[in-house]
Amino acid sequence: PPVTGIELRRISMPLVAPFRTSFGTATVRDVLLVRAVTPEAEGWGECVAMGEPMYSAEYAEGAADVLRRFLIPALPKDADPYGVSRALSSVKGHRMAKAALETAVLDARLRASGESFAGFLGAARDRVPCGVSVGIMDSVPELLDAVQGYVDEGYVRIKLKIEPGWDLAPVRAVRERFGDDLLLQVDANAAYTLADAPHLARLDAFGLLLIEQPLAEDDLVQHASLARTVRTPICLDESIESAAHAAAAITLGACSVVNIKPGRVGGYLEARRIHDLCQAHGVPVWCGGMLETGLGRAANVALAALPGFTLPGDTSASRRYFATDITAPFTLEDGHLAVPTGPGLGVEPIPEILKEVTVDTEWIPL
Ligand SMILES: O=C(O)CCC(=O)N[C@@H](C(=O)O)c1ccccc1
Repeated sequence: PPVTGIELRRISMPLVAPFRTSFGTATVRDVLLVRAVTPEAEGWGECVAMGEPMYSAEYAEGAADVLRRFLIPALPKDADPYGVSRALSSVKGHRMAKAALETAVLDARLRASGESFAGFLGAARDRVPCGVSVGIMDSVPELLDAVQGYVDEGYVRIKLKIEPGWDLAPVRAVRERFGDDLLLQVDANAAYTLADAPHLARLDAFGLLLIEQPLAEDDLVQHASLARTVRTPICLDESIESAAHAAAAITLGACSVVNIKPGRVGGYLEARRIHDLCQAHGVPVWCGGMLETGLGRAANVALAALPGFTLPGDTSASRRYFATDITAPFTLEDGHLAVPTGPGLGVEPIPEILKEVTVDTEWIPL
């Protein structure tokens, strides 16, 4: 059955606490949702682009514009999920916008056929172990309190955001307070340069799982050089926007772990290709997060259940970011999230909550 139209919906989700990274502090999540409507079912896609182009070049308003003017008009009416990326390939870049549209079409098709996202993607587990991302804080004591809270909630892995001036001290304090058994990693969001290699090598003393994206997103060669200086495994995030990027990074020795974010790489089909490629090379992957609502979170948890996702991801409970999620909340059980089993994403927005957080909605007939 044809896709009869697409809804672009902007929602504004207040965060339970400010979330500070090396590129800024967020207090609200400005989200663009895409809804694909067919006579049989409708599907949802969540665009992970932030409100401002600080993490990557994309941003919510820009994604809405490129969807409205270029991507949706290029969508064939009988769009099947595999055909969507081909139909959109004439538009350069805008992977997060493309991912949201592809996911909405995929979700609609799966809801109609009754197949779950997990089943379609090839999930191997019915629940996934969850890590949590901890922002940069004003002081080490404040950080230790936050980490204590997450450890008490049962998170199996802690990720600390770092930047020049906030790295060795917080990592040392967490390692000393919580001991050597705590699974611990850091994320620099590209805040360092190769000149910082000797400084970053001092993180080797803390038994970290990995150092995520220490250098700029297009510094594959520099990351390969850093990997020869630092013993802690290098993980890439911003640098990996496709399976081709992952292949290049592995060939160059730029990373030995990959953070897969479906939105960043253009969708769940490309995310699975990266998973398959990394598995073939013995490179562990984990599922990153972009403060998704329950819609994106549901799809990420399904992806995180694939066999090659051997490290806990940033698939936290809904309450990590939102007091009220737009779907039934994902709640941590014994450090794990259950993989949704219903058709498609297996979750849907709660109408009255969605209405409350909606800033703008726009219907685009096909
Ligand atoms: O748990 C989550 O959803 C967020 C995990 C996280 O730290 N995301 C980071 C990142 O760089 O990976 C991020 C946050 C905000 C915006 C972009 C990226």
